[in-house]
Amino acid sequence: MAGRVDLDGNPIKQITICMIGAGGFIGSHLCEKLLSETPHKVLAVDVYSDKIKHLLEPATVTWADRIQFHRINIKNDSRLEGLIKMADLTINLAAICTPADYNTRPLDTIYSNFIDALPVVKYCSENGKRLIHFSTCEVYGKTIGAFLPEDSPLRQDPAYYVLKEDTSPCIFGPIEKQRWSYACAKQLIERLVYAEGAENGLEFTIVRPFNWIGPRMDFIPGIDGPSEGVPRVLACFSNNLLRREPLKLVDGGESQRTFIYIKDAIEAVLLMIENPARANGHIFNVGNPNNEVTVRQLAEMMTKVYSKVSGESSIETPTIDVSSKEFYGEGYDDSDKRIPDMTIINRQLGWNPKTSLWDLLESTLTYQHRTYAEAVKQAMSKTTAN
Ligand SMILES: NC(=O)c1ccc[n+]([C@@H]2O[C@H](COP(=O)([O-])OP(=O)(O)OC[C@H]3O[C@@H](n4cnc5c(N)ncnc54)[C@H](O)[C@@H]3O)[C@@H](O)[C@H]2O)c1
Ligand SMILES: O=C(O)[C@H]1O[C@H](OP(=O)(O)OP(=O)(O)OC[C@H]2O[C@@H](n3ccc(=O)[nH]c3=O)[C@H](O)[C@@H]2O)[C@H](O)[C@@H](O)[C@@H]1O
Repeated sequence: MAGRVDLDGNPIKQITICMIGAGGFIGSHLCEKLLSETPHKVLAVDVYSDKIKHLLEPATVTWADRIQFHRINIKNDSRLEGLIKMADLTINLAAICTPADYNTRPLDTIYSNFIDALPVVKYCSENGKRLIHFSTCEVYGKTIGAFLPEDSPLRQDPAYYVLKEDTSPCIFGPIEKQRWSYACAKQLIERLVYAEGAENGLEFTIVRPFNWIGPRMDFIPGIDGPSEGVPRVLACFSNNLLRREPLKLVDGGESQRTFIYIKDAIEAVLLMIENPARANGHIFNVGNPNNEVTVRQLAEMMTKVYSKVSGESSIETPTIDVSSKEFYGEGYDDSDKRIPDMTIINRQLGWNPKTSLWDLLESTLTYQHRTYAEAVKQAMSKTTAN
């Protein structure tokens, strides 16, 4: 820990970080990184702690004096401002961020991603505290190319699909497509943070994650989450593989995504934390443009990797097509393609992702199989018994 320097060679001094949403997928990995590799202190704020309990217990862990858990719902808790004032930096990760909720719970989604974030921004601005706010690559919505004729050669022109923080527009579907409640709420909170910076001098960084995946993402329905719950695609497909069911391809799985290993992404966040002069005032894409697949290709790759990891042969029909209406309900819509431009994060932080999609799936599905295979087998034997 001693003698760590930032990108400009300045010594890094210990800070206290108020991390809201620390109990989630990203938060749990960020807490692990901060506690194991830096001297910093963490005030972990969340309504849940099961994904970080290995960092909180036993009380004798070497970093015990550097992490405190505060079970707080930021919607209405007077303790929030005090924690922000105690910290040097606030990182806000709190959100409803599973697409199945956006068109089915649009009000909760809008409140969670915009309204509930308002006091966090206010307290940081009023108290002169730095804020790192987690937005999403979904604020770009659809690519410009998505509106070109199917056979237009311009669809292959990067100008029509590469997503760049300081030039790309935000393109959503119509209001009745309530899927966009989340991305639009995230866009408006970005604009509010940016305006607090412009008008009141708030020192902010906005992060736009591009499909970060890895261990502890969401839940396996019926095991450590509601059996009728619909998590994000990694957990959906892991669940199908664990239960030896066909993977469901929404609208044929033609949408494209770029996936990045959570551990690569956390490196970028640590650089933002420890290089405020280079990160303040910036919006950063954090993704891996080299890991692009269609959802169908992801399903095929996950099936291959899972067979290797589990030693089980894959089933006869590994995938089936389902309509978005059937899978998500009314009001669903989708991003067609998400390629992050890397210019700004390369220039400001010198960061690039490292892990290939195959490798990140191998380590993640090893974790999923080790963590859930037995529990799923028990659950399935019970249901067949009844
Ligand atoms: N994982 C990704 O690839 C990804 C991509 C784009 C954006 N993001 C954004 O990153 C952030 C974290 O995402 P994640 O994948 O870790 O999600 P997550 O759901 O695992 O974590 C969110 C955490 O916030 C907590 N939370 C929500 N509302 C709260 C409230 N009112 N009070 C206290 N805690 C509350 C939840 O309990 C949860 O632990 C979110 O803002 C999300 O929009 C994530
Ligand atoms: O993770 C991100 O970067 C952002 O994007 C995600 O949105 P999306 O990528 O659409 O989330 P998934 O639920 O993982 O879906 C990915 C794709 O897989 C498809 N899918 C999902 C699940 C499934 O079983 N089958 C299937 O075909 C979806 O229709 C979609 O096209 C979520 O909005 C947030 O986590 C975040 O804002």
